[in-house]
Amino acid sequence: MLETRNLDKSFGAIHVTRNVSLKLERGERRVILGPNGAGKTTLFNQLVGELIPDKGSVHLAGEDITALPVAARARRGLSRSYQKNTLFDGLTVEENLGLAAAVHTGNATMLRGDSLSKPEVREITSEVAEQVNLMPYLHAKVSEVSYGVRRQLEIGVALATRPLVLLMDEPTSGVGPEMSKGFHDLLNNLPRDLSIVIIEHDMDLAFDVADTITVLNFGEIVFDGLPEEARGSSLLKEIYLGSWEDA
Ligand SMILES: Nc1ncnc2c1ncn2[C@@H]1O[C@H](COP(=O)(O)OP(=O)(O)OP(=O)(O)O)[C@@H](O)[C@H]1O
Repeated sequence: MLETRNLDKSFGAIHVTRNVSLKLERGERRVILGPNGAGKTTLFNQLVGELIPDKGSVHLAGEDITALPVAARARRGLSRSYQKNTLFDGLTVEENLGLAAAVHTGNATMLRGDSLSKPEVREITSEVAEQVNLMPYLHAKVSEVSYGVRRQLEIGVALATRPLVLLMDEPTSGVGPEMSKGFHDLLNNLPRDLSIVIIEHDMDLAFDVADTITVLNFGEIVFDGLPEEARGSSLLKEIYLGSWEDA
């Protein structure tokens, strides 16, 4: 579904992505782990199109998308849930979902009410609201909901574009342990044929949700395999020092 071949990226003298080849199958949930500065976000940015690799290529559903900008990748089904806040604070949760669905379905007009009342927009909005447990908050303004609900909405906005692949950069950062646990249930609610790549620092959560794990260290893949194999890897224990033992 999503594949990288020999991706390479440097910032001046800093070599941040080293020969990264990954293959994500349809419906696969892959967690990217790695210490601070390992190059996780830089790799992500190359997947989503915010950075162009120096070498190598990115493929989505068999098409080479390396040269495509972010919006063109999004239209082809690659959607990113942002760590930074990209929501419209003055609008309701429902309107935020609706606007993303309207853009995706080609129904975005100058008149917001017209866009949001289109049947296909309403259908996507309510389906996504169910998937990410936002039904109780639909009519609340984004400025009034909790941080955790905003994070759920960010995932909802990404899903409203009906992606083939969903990329999430630390979806639980800054939320409490309870929300983190709820996030696992939320992932289980998502369509099983949706492929997902998640950057995650919380190893409990990573092992919980991952079908496969990729570990980056100094920009290079040092592990790519099943969570149970990752647990036994002495190299990973070394990279993560004591924290690995707690996972
Ligand atoms: N635009 C840039 N210009 C120069 N150096 C950069 C740039 N972006 C990232 N870097 C450097 O690349 C390296 C990898 O950064 P990156 O943010 O990809 O790591 P990360 O694994 O996501 O880290 P963290 O877990 O702390 O978010 C770091 O040394 C960082 O300082």
